[in-house]
Amino acid sequence: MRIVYTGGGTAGHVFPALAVHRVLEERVPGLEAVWIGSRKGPERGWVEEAGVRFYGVPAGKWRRYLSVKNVVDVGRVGVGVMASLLLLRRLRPRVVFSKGGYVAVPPVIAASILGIPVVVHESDLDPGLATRITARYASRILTSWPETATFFPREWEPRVVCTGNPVRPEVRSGDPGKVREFFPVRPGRPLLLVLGGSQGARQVNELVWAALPRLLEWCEVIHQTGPDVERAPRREGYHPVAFLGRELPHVLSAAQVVVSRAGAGAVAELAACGKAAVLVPLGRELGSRGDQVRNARRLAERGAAVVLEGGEAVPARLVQVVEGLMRDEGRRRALEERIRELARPDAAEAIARVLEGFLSESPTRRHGGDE
Ligand SMILES: CC(=O)N[C@H]1[C@@H](OP(=O)(O)OP(=O)(O)OC[C@H]2O[C@@H](n3ccc(=O)[nH]c3=O)[C@H](O)[C@@H]2O)O[C@H](CO)[C@@H](O)[C@@H]1O
Repeated sequence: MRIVYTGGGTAGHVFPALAVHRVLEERVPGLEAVWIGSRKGPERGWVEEAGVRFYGVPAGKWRRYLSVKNVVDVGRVGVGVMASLLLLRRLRPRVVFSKGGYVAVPPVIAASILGIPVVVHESDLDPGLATRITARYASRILTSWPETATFFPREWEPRVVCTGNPVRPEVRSGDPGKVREFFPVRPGRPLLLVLGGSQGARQVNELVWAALPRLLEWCEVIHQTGPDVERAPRREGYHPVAFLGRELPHVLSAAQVVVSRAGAGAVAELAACGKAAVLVPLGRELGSRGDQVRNARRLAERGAAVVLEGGEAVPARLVQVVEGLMRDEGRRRALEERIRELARPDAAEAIARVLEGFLSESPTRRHGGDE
């Protein structure tokens, strides 16, 4: 019995599906999993590390600005659909689970041509272009937030189920005592963690670097910068790192305050760990569709995070907010409680149950029987 996962481009379109896979593996003996991603994306490494077989197909990205690359990429989607058709005909999975990103579009279209059931999951509050396309072909449309259903046409409503955004279980099981195995933080000083999202965030990096002299007066800073790590200043108490791998759970558990982008994955993890968070969402002015701004505002409306956007995202304000939270335990605890209320610890289980339903269905004749 086989399942195909698809998605990629950034970690937020990969890690939640791997969390679901961990649950499914345990519940469905003999399940074989295959991931279809893009040939050039970063997902191959993460997927193979999780022990899932990976196939790359061509994928096209739609840019929100005029570019000749859009024409080339529409062609790539066509080639990606052909390649996915050949792959899926051979693999004959019982269900395709799309975790989104432009990478998922060709495999989902191919699955629907072959009559293979498709389940899609959208992590953000408002669906991205890839989900708007793939959801048309889906038997179930899973969402992280209840409000996401309102962004789809009303007639799709019976197919929409709110499950939450799955978080890898190890993220919740950090040990603050282990931080010093990875970073030489000075004991007795509060820890500020800065997360730039899976690719790092230049805007957040510049902001934190400008605020650094003030921040370092009273705290240690671990800063996940992405590839900009080469440009990071060297200062006592400041610990820049391009990407946090197995150290992430430990630094998350040790941090008193976390400054973060508002990607859906980061938000779900901050909620799962109950962290006092200062969110600096990626805005439209930097080419985003505004998904992070909407994720962040939803938290701010519930008193579950402090959000710095637009003119608020300046060094002096960052210092003021972080210092305020570190000094005022009551405010910090209130944020921790509110964000924890938004956690969905059952999300991976809920999605696994939906997929299990399709896995146990007898394959249709149209897609030619099971292996
Ligand atoms: C720039 C961009 O397009 N961002 C989008 C992308 O975010 P992106 O994938 O960057 O961000 P997310 O917050 O959703 O996920 C990041 C994931 O990477 C992990 N991580 C990150 C840094 C690190 O050092 N180590 C590590 O393991 C986090 O723990 C998390 O699981 O997809 C998200 C989900 O659709 C969207 O909400 C974001 O708007």
